[in-house]
Amino acid sequence: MSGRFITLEGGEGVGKSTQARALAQALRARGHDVVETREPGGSAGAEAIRALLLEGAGDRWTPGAEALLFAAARADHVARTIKPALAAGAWVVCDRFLDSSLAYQGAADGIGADRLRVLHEVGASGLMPDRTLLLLLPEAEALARATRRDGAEGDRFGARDAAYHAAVTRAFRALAEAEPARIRPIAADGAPEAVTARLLAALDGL
Ligand SMILES: Nc1ncnc2c1ncn2[C@@H]1O[C@H](COP(=O)(O)OP(=O)(O)OP(=O)(O)O)[C@@H](O)[C@H]1O
Ligand SMILES: Cc1cn([C@H]2C[C@H](O)[C@@H](COP(=O)(O)O)O2)c(=O)[nH]c1=O
Repeated sequence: MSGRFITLEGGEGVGKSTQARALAQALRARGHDVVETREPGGSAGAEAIRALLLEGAGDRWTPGAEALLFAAARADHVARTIKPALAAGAWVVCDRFLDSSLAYQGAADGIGADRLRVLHEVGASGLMPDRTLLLLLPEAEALARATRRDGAEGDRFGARDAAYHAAVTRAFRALAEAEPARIRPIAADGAPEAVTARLLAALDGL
């Protein structure tokens, strides 16, 4: 039996976590066994690495060390959570995955997509989602949502400047243009229920 692997992607504050919960609920209501997970994290080892990545001073890690930590967390997450769930026939709904590494580390930090894909092959046998839902929201609205949620308490990535986050969003859009069959851009404005309906519609064919 083989399940389906769905990822949600996008910049900070666009509503990925909110929609991952709602999508999982909607899929369960349709009778699917659903595993909800996230990156960085999703397994004990990867959650420990998450704390290393998100907490502490902005310059705690070099860009190269960060790329390796994300890849190491993903390797553990894929082996211990995602692959067993897919093998058992579950639908896996994951808040961020490789495309986040390609956008943040690969593009905005300048590590390069090719080198990250090599790390992903080594760590996770190159596992890719069946469908990726890219949530898009004007920067100002995403920032307003994230600020309402976090106040002044952003993590090491949220605290980076507007130019950094704009580079991340451009990279996500370029990824979607390069892989239109897998990555579906979704307008993330409006009521949460309306966004969930758009996400469900974008799972056509699965
Ligand atoms: N459709 C929506 N309309 C208004 N507010 C929303 C909507 N969806 C989510 N929010 C709120 O916006 C904030 C950010 O949402 P959420 O945490 O789901 O975003 P995220 O993309 O996971 O963010 P991050 O990547 O920074 O963790 C939360 O306070 C959430 O309740
Ligand atoms: C998987 C992944 C994540 N990031 C960054 C993006 C976010 O700023 C944080 C995760 O925080 P969230 O509240 O859970 O969205 O980590 C990254 O830079 N590279 C990655 O591969």
